[in-house]
Amino acid sequence: MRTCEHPGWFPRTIAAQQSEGAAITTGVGAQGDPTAAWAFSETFLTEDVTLLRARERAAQLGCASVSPGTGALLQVVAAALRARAVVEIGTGAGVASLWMLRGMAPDGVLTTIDAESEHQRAAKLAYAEEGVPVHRTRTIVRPPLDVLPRLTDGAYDLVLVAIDPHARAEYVEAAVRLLRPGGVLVVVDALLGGRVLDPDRHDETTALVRRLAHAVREDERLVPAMVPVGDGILLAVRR
Ligand SMILES: C[S@@+](CC[C@H](N)C(=O)[O-])C[C@H]1O[C@@H](n2cnc3c(N)ncnc32)[C@H](O)[C@@H]1O
Repeated sequence: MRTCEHPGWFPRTIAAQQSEGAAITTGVGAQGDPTAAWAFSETFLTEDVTLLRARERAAQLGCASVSPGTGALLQVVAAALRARAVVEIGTGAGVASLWMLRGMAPDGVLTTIDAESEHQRAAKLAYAEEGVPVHRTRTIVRPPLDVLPRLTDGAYDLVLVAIDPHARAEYVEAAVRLLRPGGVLVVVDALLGGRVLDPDRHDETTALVRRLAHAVREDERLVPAMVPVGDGILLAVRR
C-alpha cells in the first residue's frame, strides 16, 4: 500500500479535534515548535463531521491529509478563482477534495488522481456523505504520470500536488502546462514540517523538496509564494 507521509500533521480523532475547537494557544499536533500564529491558523476554521470522518478514514488507511489550515486556504483559493476545473494529484481519503469542492463554483468539476483504489473508495464515500453530485468529481485510479499528459493544456483553474516528493518536479511541470493564465498551483508539504529549513538536513527527500521550491521560485511562468501553513504550502500563479 502506498502511504503518504506528511511528517508534521497527525490526524486526530473527531472527539479530540472537536474538543480542541478554537483553542488557539495549544499546539495542534505538529512536530517541532509551532508558533501561536501557526496554531491559530490551523484552528481558525473548525472542521465539521464530514471532514473529520474523512480524516479518520485517511488515518485508518495510513494516509496523511492536508491540515485544517491548509484545507481552509485551498477553499479560499478555489473560491477566489471561482474554480470550475480543478486537478488533484494524490486523492487520499478526500479531505483536501472536500475543502476544494466547497470553494469551487457549484458546477465545478474536480479531477482527482490516485493509484490506490482503496483511497479512492474512501474519497468517494466522503463525497457521498457531503452530498456532492456525482458529475462534480472525476476519480481516476491510475499513476498520475499516465493520466496528466491526457488532460487539456491551459484548461484548469487550480492544480493541487499532494503526493510523495520523489516525482513532484514532473507533476509540477505537468501542472504548469495544465493551468490557464491566472490559475494556481498548490504543492503541499513543501517545508516537510520544517525539515526544509534545517541546515543540518541533507537527506535526498529534503534536498529534492528544496530544489523544487527553488525551481518554482525561479520559474518565469509563475508568481510564487511559500506559506507556512500545515507542513508548508508552495503556491504559485500561472502568468
Ligand atoms: C498525502 S495523500 C493525499 C492526501 C489528500 N490530498 C488530502 O489531503 O486529503 C497522497 C496520496 O498519493 C497517493 N500516491 C502516493 N504516491 C503515488 C504514486 N506514485 N502514484 C499514485 N498515487 C500515489 C497515495 O495513494 C495517497 O493516497
